[in-house]
Amino acid sequence: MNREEAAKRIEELRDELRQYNYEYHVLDDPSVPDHVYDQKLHELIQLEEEQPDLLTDDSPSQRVGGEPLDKFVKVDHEVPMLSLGNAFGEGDLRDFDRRIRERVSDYRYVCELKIDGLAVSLRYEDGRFVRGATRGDGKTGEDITNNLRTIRSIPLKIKEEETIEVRGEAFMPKKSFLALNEAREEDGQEVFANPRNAAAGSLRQLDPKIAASRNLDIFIYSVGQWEAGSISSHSERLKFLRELGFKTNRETKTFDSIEEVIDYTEEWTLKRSELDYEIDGIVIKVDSVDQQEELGFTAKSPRWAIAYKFPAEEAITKLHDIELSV
Ligand SMILES: CC(C)(CNC(=O)c1ccc(Oc2ccccc2)cc1)c1ccc2c(N)nc(N)nc2n1
Repeated sequence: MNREEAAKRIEELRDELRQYNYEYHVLDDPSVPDHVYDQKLHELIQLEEEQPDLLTDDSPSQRVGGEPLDKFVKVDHEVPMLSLGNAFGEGDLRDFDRRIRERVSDYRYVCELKIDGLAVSLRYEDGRFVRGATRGDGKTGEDITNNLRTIRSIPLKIKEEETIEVRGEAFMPKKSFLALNEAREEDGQEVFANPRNAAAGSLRQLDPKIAASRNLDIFIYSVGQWEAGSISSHSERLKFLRELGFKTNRETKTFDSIEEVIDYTEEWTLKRSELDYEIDGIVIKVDSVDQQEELGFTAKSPRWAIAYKFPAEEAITKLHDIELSV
């Protein structure tokens, strides 16, 4: 095959493998079996070895790149990564709703599972993943780009040439956490206390090969900086992020009343053990972006969002008993 044909075949394979990644990781609906994916990836790697000057860092073959760092570089978040106020029960949720009702009318809520992981920010320029960082203190985080590139559900190139910054929660699935701790126990190493610590420990590794071995995943939940941004509701933004190629959480729902929100928090207090990943609550947000702007922020958190935190485990087993006894 001559250089021209090789270049064409390389582009074809990259597009095909990106689509397979999207189907597998975002839609959870692969159109080809794993061995077809592996065979095409192998063909791409071979062609890129034959034509090294055609190698680009957004190629699906470039997941585990870069030499181990000797430290992490600091990164400033142009749009701060804010924190959430907490609600610990139904009363707090009704108080939150009353504060909203005092300021806006005719509003809807979006409810998202609160993933128990590590908040990260991903920056894309002209559609290509260029930088990833930890939340840090909300204003300054650490550059962990090479480690985030190893997360297969993070697209290295999105479907539009957008310059956009998105935020999400990186996490370690429960099964991977159990397998990792088993292996560490066998090696006489210290085990991780919970999947959140395991994910944080993995993303703080200076060698991306270690992060690549930890089977991390991510759910994207908001937009930071976005020049072209004009979509008027949070739920619409989430839909747009999924169409761009980002993995969002399928349990997200919109509700018209705090009653339905309370039902949703009760449903997931009991159901969360069925999930493949740990959650520590539910995030509730006013859906309309205009109403979010009307409501504004306190010193460190939006007034239009709150985190409902699940009660500690033993309280839930009592809830289970009540549930079963009625
Ligand atoms: C709502 C927000 C706090 C994100 N939003 C922001 O961080 C944010 C930041 C600047 C904003 O606007 C400003 C722009 C410039 C200056 C100040 C504010 C608006 C929102 C948040 C925090 C944690 C979340 C979590 N763990 N899970 C889910 N599912 N959602 C979450 N959402």
